[in-house]
Amino acid sequence: MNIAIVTGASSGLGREFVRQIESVYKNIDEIWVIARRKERLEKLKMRSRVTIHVLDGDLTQENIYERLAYELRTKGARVRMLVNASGFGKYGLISSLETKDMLGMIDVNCKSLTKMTLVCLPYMSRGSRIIQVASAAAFTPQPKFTIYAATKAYVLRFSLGLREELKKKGIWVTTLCPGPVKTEFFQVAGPAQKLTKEEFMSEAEEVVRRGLIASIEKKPLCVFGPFMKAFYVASSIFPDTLTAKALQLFNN
Ligand SMILES: NC(=O)C1=CN([C@@H]2O[C@H](COP(=O)(O)OP(=O)(O)OC[C@H]3O[C@@H](n4cnc5c(N)ncnc54)[C@H](OP(=O)(O)O)[C@@H]3O)[C@@H](O)[C@H]2O)C=CC1
Ligand SMILES: CC(=O)[C@H](N)C(=O)O
Repeated sequence: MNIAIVTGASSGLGREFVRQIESVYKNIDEIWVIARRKERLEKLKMRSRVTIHVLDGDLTQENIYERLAYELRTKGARVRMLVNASGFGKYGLISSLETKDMLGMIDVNCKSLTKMTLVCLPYMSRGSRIIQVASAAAFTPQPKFTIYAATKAYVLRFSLGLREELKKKGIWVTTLCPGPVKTEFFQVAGPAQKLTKEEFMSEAEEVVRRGLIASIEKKPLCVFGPFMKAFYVASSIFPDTLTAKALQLFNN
């Protein structure tokens, strides 16, 4: 059985990936969708042509991985695509954020993404794809978004390294780095920085479409939009010390 696995499927980019994967990958038998909000995941069944298999659970808890590993083993699943789209961010100074939220960002954005990848890898083979949803926030340190940006830098570095390790097996890793996208992310993140103004916002549909094309084309990186591409180039020219200072000024 050929499957795709999408985390963060109850909302935003993850949900959009579920919608688009079934039209791009005709040989997928089932899409396994993961998030905490079960009722939202169940709703995906109504609008999908492919069988949706719901695995509701908290990615910071061990039991979701145990259940996933068990089902992968017993159902003879071949993971043709893994999309790690779960994640969250919280805006604010480190002194003003709650410790549980700060550590939670590391747990979900870094540890869970890594663990999902490790659990799925034994079931992937030549031609399988991984899309890791990082962010343009990965490119530089970002005061008032400090931990979130650091978690995304981890995702970017981890995924680019993993890509090189997996190339010889014919498994292709693409890292998606969008700027601000219209999703529920900003309801969770709290009052936005100046940088995430409405005019910079992209549509999830287009971001996901580009991400899937980049993955099909075996691209290492998909930086979405001209503004974010310019930001990426700038961040590779200027030292982190300087961009961090510039963003601190910009956000005050
Ligand atoms: N929106 C944006 O501007 C951008 C977002 N990104 C990244 O894209 C990814 C998706 O974000 P987006 O779709 O925008 O945001 P949403 O808030 O719309 O979606 C976040 C998803 O992550 C899931 N999730 C969060 N915490 C957990 C957890 N502990 N266990 C299981 N699932 C969890 C949520 O499901 P549930 O609550 O049901 O568990 C939800 O499905 C994130 O990694 C984000 O950092 C990157 C760049 C820009
Ligand atoms: C939420 C994001 O990751 C986005 N790239 C941003 O910096 O606003």
